[in-house]
Amino acid sequence: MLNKYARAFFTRVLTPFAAFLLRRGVSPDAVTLIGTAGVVAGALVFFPRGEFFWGTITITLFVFSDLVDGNMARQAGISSRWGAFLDSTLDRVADAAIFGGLALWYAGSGDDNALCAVAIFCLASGQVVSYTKARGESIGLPVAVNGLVERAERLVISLVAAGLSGLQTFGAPSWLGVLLPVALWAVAAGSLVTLIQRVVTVRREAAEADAAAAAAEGGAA
Ligand SMILES: CCCCCCCC/C=C\CCCCCCCC(=O)OC[C@H](COP(=O)(O)O[C@@H]1[C@H](O)[C@H](OP(=O)(O)O)[C@@H](O)[C@H](O)[C@H]1O)OC(=O)CCCCCCC/C=C\CCCCCCCC
Ligand SMILES: Nc1ccn([C@@H]2O[C@H](COP(=O)(O)O)[C@@H](O)[C@H]2O)c(=O)n1
Ligand SMILES: [Mg+2]
Ligand SMILES: [Mg+2]
Repeated sequence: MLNKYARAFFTRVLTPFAAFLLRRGVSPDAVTLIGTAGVVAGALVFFPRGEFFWGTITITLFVFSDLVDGNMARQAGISSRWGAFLDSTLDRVADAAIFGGLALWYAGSGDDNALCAVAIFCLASGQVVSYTKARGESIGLPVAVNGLVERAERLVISLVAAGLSGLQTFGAPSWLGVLLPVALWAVAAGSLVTLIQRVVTVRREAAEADAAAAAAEGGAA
């Protein structure tokens, strides 16, 4: 949903910055790599120590590079298969660091095995949700479904909750601490629903494609 409705807005906002980087000779690949490195560092330095505010601020600063790199490539007319591969592959790395960082917190000083397991579920299910689309498309299916919780939703829900929860460090009320657990459960449940939506779609599309191929073979024989 965010991908559908918010992307156009962020494209307008980020286009001048993307143009500025191109003028300075920065490549889209460099933005992809530096953005991912920033997200990974923010997630793995701050989250395992429970420093959710600074972790979220750092990640947020760098995660928008994922919208800037493609914008730069399109403006410069240099969108490439390699760029698409690099972008998607490093998205998986960034997501693993974010939910991995949260899992490390709950496994350590956060001391909550159940939430550690939920964070690991968010990490794994997010990767599988993305894989369903990549694999479906690689076998020639349209995978004409995005589902309830795409990557943008996973990130916004988790990061808004982590950022607000981190405000407790500055004296904000302690009830804010409940937001992160609620967000993780919501992302876990939403990812499961999304996974089912995508698997059902791929199963239907695969059956239709196989039936069409069999009919074409029968006609030719
Ligand atoms: C007082 C302060 C308190 C704390 C402050 C913290 C505030 C910050 C909180 C949140 C900010 C979150 C920002 C998250 C931005 C996410 C941007 C992003 O990277 O989106 C990526 C997404 C997908 O891009 P791709 O096409 O490159 O990726 C594809 C995708 O990954 C597919 O995965 P799948 O969906 O299938 O699982 C893969 O299949 C595919 O391979 C891959 O290529 O881009 C978009 O979706 C575009 C839309 C982005 C919309 C961002 C909306 C941000 C909205 C609000 C943020 C501000 C909220 C402020 C809250 C303040 C709270 C006090
Ligand atoms: N280094 C890169 C990164 C991206 N691309 C192209 O942009 C598409 C992704 O667009 P986003 O707005 O989601 O970043 C991707 O599929 C590539 O076509 C690129 O060429 N090089
Ligand atoms: Mg990108
Ligand atoms: Mg991306």
